[in-house]
Amino acid sequence: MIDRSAPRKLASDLRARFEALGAVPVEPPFLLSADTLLDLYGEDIRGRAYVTSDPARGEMFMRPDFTVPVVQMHMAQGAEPARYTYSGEVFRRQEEHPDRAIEFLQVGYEVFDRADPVGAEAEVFARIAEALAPMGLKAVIGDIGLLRAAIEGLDTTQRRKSALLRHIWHPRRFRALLDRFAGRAPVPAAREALLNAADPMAHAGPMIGLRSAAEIEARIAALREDAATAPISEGQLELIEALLEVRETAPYALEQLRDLAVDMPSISKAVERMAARNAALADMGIDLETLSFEATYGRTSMEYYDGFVFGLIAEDRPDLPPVASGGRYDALTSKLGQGREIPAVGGVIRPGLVLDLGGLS
Ligand SMILES: N[C@@H](Cc1c[nH]c[nH+]1)C(=O)O
Repeated sequence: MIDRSAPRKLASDLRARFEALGAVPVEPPFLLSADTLLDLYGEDIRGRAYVTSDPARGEMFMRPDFTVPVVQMHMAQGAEPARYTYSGEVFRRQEEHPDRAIEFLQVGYEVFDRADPVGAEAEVFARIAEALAPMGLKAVIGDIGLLRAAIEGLDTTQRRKSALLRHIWHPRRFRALLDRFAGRAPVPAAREALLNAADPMAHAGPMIGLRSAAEIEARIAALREDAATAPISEGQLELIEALLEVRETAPYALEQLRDLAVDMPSISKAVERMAARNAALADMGIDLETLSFEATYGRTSMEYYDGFVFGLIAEDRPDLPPVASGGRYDALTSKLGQGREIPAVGGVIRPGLVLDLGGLS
């Protein structure tokens, strides 16, 4: 039987710790409306949510995290600035890791504050790292904003940039797209035939799918336009590859990124933001020499992250997910803000994993 009392006790102690630091406790519902919220999670979590239905409310799903319902609550009624904490179960199917828990506790700390975004990032990281300090976990940070800026700066069509931005979360598909856009990978034969056909719909048979003829024609036109687009240059491709390879302590990573920014000016702003963040982290007492920066970090986590990301990891247990993780999710606030938005960053601790690894003392 699952022991719920020990993780619950730890969760409530951690939440009390965040409350003592000024966060307001919140208790979002377990069941969320699929209509308004499910798509915000992106493909991976959306596919792992337990979905059910209610006769009056339509499709509902069990919360796979707290961030989305907390953002919804804040955007509907919260005063600024705000700091929230919560603790409770989240639910995720685990088809790929049947040994992992499908329901587990999270204790979170979320900051909605427009005054000092890098300060808020350092604050969230430090609060969580301090709470887990006795465990000696490895800390890794990353920045989805750098990769986004690098993609935006590519000399190619907006359609290609949007496709790459959408696939940040699927490193293999991202790689395949990049190779195709750079002309390194051949266009698949079936696609080639489709593009060259005088009338691609000629032998298509009756309409049986969900897409209308007009939608299919628009898609073929887009593919043809793409086929006629010049490839992304080798030089730009190599710069993206070099960016993805940055994996160093935070101060060295910053140096490497500054070097890259000379040839890739589109990332300059994000790099200087990282410099300010490193300084803010040092101000919070974080030792930058032992803090790892990985440019690819966070690419397989929550798809709403759009800037700073971090995780605290048990290095000798690569089989386990991070004990704590979080990041910035500014765009999520505007999606739920009905015209309003606010910079926001937060993170969670998983008390169950803390206990599995021997606890906090
Ligand atoms: N909700 C995220 C963690 C997080 C909280 N705030 C920001 N990120 C998760 O479940 O992985």
